[in-house]
Amino acid sequence: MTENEKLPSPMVIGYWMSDRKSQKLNWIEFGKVCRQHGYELVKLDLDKPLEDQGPFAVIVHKLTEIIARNDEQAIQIIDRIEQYIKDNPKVLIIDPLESVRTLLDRYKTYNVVLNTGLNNIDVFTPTFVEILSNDVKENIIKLKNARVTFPFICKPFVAQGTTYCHQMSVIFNERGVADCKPPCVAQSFINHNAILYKLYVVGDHYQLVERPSLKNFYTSNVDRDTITFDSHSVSKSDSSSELSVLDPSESAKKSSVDPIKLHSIVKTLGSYLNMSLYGVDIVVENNTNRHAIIDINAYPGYDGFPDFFGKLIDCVISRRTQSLCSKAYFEDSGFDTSDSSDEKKSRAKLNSINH
Ligand SMILES: Nc1ncnc2c1ncn2[C@@H]1O[C@H](COP(=O)(O)OP(=O)(O)OP(=O)(O)O)[C@@H](O)[C@H]1O
Ligand SMILES: O=P(O)(O)O[C@H]1[C@H](OP(=O)(O)O)[C@@H](OP(=O)(O)O)[C@@H](O)[C@@H](O)[C@@H]1OP(=O)(O)O
Ligand SMILES: [Mg+2]
Ligand SMILES: [Mg+2]
Repeated sequence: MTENEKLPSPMVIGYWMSDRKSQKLNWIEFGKVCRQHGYELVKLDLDKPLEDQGPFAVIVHKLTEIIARNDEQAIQIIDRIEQYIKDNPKVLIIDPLESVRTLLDRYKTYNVVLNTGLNNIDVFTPTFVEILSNDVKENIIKLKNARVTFPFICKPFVAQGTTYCHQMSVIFNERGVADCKPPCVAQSFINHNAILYKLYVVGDHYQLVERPSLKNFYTSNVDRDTITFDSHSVSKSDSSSELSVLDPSESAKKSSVDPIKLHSIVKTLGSYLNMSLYGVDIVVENNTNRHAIIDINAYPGYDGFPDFFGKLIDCVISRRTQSLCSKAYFEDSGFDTSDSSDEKKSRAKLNSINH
């Protein structure tokens, strides 16, 4: 090669996640994988204009804790990113902030599942209602009207990115309704023999991992006091909470997960949410075998996901190709491509749910 013949400069993937998250994922390794595929990985400085740091071909992020913070500085950071994406429509963002915002709101998330039509294949979201008031009588009526049954589980409205968002309670009776901490979502409890399935998604790739979960509770437990717990002490791979121990009289019969249902969940939610990096928590209801979606997380831990970085770069490349092709197609047809068709469709779907 002569001096004048330069190698093309690598395309840049900008990323942001907390240092804690990068360390957990050993993110430095992803830089090497990117290089092998002709990309350079650069951490975004959120306090400076992105224009001075790019140009970026792709932005990959876990901004949940910044979005959830919602203070003046956080709002400024998010505004800056959104403006950059608007001004540079060819930049691919994994995942769109609007979609992440939907998942940060448990009430909206459950409504998304409700609207997907997944219930046609026996995949459902347990009955739920939002609790916004401290008035216990009013809340009891609200729960009844929404057909939320005892026992139910109470979860903070904000789903990710705060210190309190994993603090929950199981409520057994009307007396316990006073323990709801609004704003929260009350959701009927589904008995599932203490097994949780985490479905981790990276674009078109997915992996199911098994985790401990809450034990069965029965209507005969009606006199029990409210149980409060932190979800991270129950359902991590190394959790061994006493709340996961089945009663001696119960058989720990293993449920079976239906691979066809998993495939439909990934296809359907990916398109509804317009997201590539998310995790779906599923429990299989005892006796009926119906699959309940109880939680969806933006950019989860991926603990137990084989070759995560290989699948991630694969996802970046295929999403980029799709996005460039659809933009080129619409540009040729004279359409305004400042908003890709997929984004438009998904935004319309989410808007119809959110309003
Ligand atoms: N409707 C339900 N029926 C039965 N058990 C449930 C239900 N919802 C949640 N659980 C149990 O409570 C745990 C925490 O619930 P959830 O997954 O919604 O919390 P989270 O804090 O959002 O979790 P993550 O750490 O995955 O984000 C689950 O892992 C499961 O054991
Ligand atoms: O480390 P992170 O901050 O990404 O924590 C995420 C956590 O991953 P971890 O397992 O690595 O702790 C996820 O667990 P899994 O569902 O994958 O089990 C889930 O709890 C997310 O809700 C958390 O997101 P956050 O609430 O913090 O935004
Ligand atoms: Mg969960
Ligand atoms: Mg969650």
